[in-house]
Amino acid sequence: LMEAICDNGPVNGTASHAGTSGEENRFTFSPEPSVEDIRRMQAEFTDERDWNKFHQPRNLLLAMVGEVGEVSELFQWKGEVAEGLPDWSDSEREQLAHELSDVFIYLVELAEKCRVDLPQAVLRKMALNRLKYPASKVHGSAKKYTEYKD
Ligand SMILES: Nc1ccn([C@H]2C[C@H](O)[C@@H](COP(=O)(O)OP(=O)(O)OP(=O)(O)O)O2)c(=O)n1
Repeated sequence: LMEAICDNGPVNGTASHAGTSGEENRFTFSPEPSVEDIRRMQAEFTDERDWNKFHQPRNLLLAMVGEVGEVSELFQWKGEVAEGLPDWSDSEREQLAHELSDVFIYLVELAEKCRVDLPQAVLRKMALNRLKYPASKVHGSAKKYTEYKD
């Protein structure tokens, strides 16, 4: 069904990949929609269908994990995949965009239904991550924080 609809707006990222040869690709997301925009749009989608009765936290978690599985399917048996997915077709890239979006949509709704203000929670968690992994201490090493002896 999702493949049949395929009414894609402008695809950001295409432009940032165009015309670069060898040099590092700069890639950024579009500034919109915000996470709050996405929360509201999904809430409207759910309300319009009277689907809130199905969208309890545990169901949303299972739905999200199911979509993570669909992302995994796209990478399955491909071996190592380089940044930018240079060997992937446009159709594969679009499928990936769909599945990552499904994961994100369910994540945002799960956070909403658990009353977690996700953008602010991310800021708090990143602050904790910086404290746990000071750049000066861990530069170039991927050891878990428990492996560092002060
Ligand atoms: N009860 C539901 C069913 C769907 N969706 C929305 C959120 C997801 O973005 C998308 C998921 O739709 P499908 O369950 O049809 O999954 P796919 O789009 O991945 O289809 P398929 O499983 O056929 O690949 O639709 C939702 O909010 N609540």
